Amino acid sequence: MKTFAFDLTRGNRLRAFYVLTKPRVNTLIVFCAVIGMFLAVPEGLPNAFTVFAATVGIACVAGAAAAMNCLIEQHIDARMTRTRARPLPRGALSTGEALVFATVLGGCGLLVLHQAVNPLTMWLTFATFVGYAVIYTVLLKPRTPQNIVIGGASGAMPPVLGWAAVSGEVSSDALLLFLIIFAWTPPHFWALALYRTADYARAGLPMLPVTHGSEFTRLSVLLYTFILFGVTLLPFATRMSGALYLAVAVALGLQFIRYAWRLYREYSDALARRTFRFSIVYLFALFAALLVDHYLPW
Ligand code: HEM
Ligand SMILES: CC(C)=CCC/C(C)=C/CC/C(C)=C/COP(=O)(O)OP(=O)(O)O
Repeated sequence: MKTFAFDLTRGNRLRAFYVLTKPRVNTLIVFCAVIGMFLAVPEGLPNAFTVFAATVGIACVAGAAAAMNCLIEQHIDARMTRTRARPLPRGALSTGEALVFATVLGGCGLLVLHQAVNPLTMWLTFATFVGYAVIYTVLLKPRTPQNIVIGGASGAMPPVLGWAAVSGEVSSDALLLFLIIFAWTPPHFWALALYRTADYARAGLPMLPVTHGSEFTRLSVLLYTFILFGVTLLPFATRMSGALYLAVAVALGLQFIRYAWRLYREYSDALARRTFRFSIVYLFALFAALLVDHYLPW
């Protein structure tokens, strides 16, 4: 009986460490990195071992970055409905445990990248970690409503990391992938912030709907979906991708604009929530289209 209770506790603690890595967000982060790896090879497939090692390394560092963010923000998380059940605010893990976990996980990830991939990818991934865990979380998030626009640069890095892992360099095509996620981040986040405004206000965070109100935020979402639409045409314009990608990018882009337009005209929390969910489907589908298009025979 005692052993059973111990096992249950250990299982819960393992789960708490897992939750600390924000696994759902990082699934899409790693997905974008993997697509970057495949797009970096002009023909054929990338080396399987490199893909495996780079995926493991990037996933570990991304998980460590999320854990570090949870550690730094535990008192803010305790004040928000959405985040107060996270492992640190609810006392499932201690600060020391989270720190050791993030350090070991991140250290292992960087080691794998250095030894089994290449030093460039290791350094770029380290810079991404610092960009999110320090520059965004500590410096920007509590200070400016442009926090996620600037901080979005680290979230936009995954395809660049994947590209560097396989090719050993950062090409202009990789920067186009960066630009896509960079332009996607504001509508992605502000859609959520719109229906979580009270949460952010309670936590004292200067998110755009808190500082500039709902209407200005919705206008900003609309503006960025237009910018995103333009940016997603660039892979076709530069002949990096073909007609199938273009068709998918236009269809998805128009749908995103439709959401943003409706959100601007007739706001409801339910619509903001649907727009946020769509932003995630959008990025998955757009990157999948880049991959499929890359391997089409024409
Ligand atoms: C500075 C940039 C970003 C900010 C501030 C941001 C913010 C957020 C927030 C607050 C959530 C809700 C998370 C939760 O409730 O646990 C979320 C969810 C999500 N984000 Fe982002 N995000 C950013 C960038 C990204 C990037 C670059 C990706 C992927 C490429 C991404 C993918 C996701 C996914 C997949 C979810 C849904 C998670 C779930 O279903 O629980 N985000 N984001
Ligand atoms: C090394 C590497 C590839 C790292 C990538 C990690 C990265 C840049 C993630 C950005 C996405 C993310 C978890 C945003 C959460 O925002 P938030 O922290 O404001 O959300 P919260 O309120 O839910 O904590």
